[in-house]
Amino acid sequence: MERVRLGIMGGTFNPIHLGHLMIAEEARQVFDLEQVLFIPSYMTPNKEVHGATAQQRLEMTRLATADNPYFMVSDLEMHRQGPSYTVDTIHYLQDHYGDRYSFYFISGTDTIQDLHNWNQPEEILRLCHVIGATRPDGTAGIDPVIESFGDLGKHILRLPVPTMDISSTELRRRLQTGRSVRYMIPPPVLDYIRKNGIYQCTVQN
Ligand SMILES: Nc1ncnc2c1ncn2[C@@H]1O[C@H](COP(=O)(O)OP(=O)(O)OP(=O)(O)O)[C@@H](O)[C@H]1O
Ligand SMILES: O=C(O)c1ccc[n+]([C@@H]2O[C@H](COP(=O)([O-])O)[C@@H](O)[C@H]2O)c1
Repeated sequence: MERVRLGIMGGTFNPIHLGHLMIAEEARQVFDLEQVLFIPSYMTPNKEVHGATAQQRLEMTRLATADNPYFMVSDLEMHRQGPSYTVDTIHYLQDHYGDRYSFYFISGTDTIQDLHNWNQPEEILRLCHVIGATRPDGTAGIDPVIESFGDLGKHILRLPVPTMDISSTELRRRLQTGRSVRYMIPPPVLDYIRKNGIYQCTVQN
């Protein structure tokens, strides 16, 4: 029996931007994924998160994905609370969806470069595929990481995408200093940021 392929787009999404949406859509089509489940982290391991609350990051993710019938949003990491370890999320999804499904965790190549520092990376690679979409930040060369995992390395998949030099860090800076973020953040997300005064936003439109 062929398994249904489900994409998992994990992220801090502080805020969500077109880079995230673009790699999720590319992964969906290239790997023939039935749907992509966006899962905003409650507490991202190894990262300090400032600016928006977890609930606001979840809401922005909902607004950004609402117009794509292949995208869904899950609040499972919000409910679990504590550090959002991916291995726990994949275990939960396996229990929840059963073995009719196979999972594809979508990420950028910077994330792949850091995989050895994650909680139980080998277990993650046993449970799912991890997709590394090219990021124009010098992290594209993931072959050494793939090799370092031995046989499990075959579960890391390369995804060449049109590189987009956008990051949430740069967007937070722009929002605070009034530089335009148009064409980088979906309009409903920018509206939400302005209405709720997130990131000390001074952008007018
Ligand atoms: N422009 C981009 N191109 C490709 N992948 C991206 C891009 N932006 C983010 N990603 C990937 O999306 C996932 C979630 O990213 P995250 O929410 O941390 O955004 P970020 O822009 O990297 O945030 P920050 O700048 O705050 O670190 C990560 O795996 C990251 O590598
Ligand atoms: O499980 C881990 O140890 C782990 C370490 C770092 C990041 N992650 C997950 O990877 C995703 C992208 O993280 P980030 O830092 O790029 O936002 C997000 O879902 C995080 O919860 C997971």
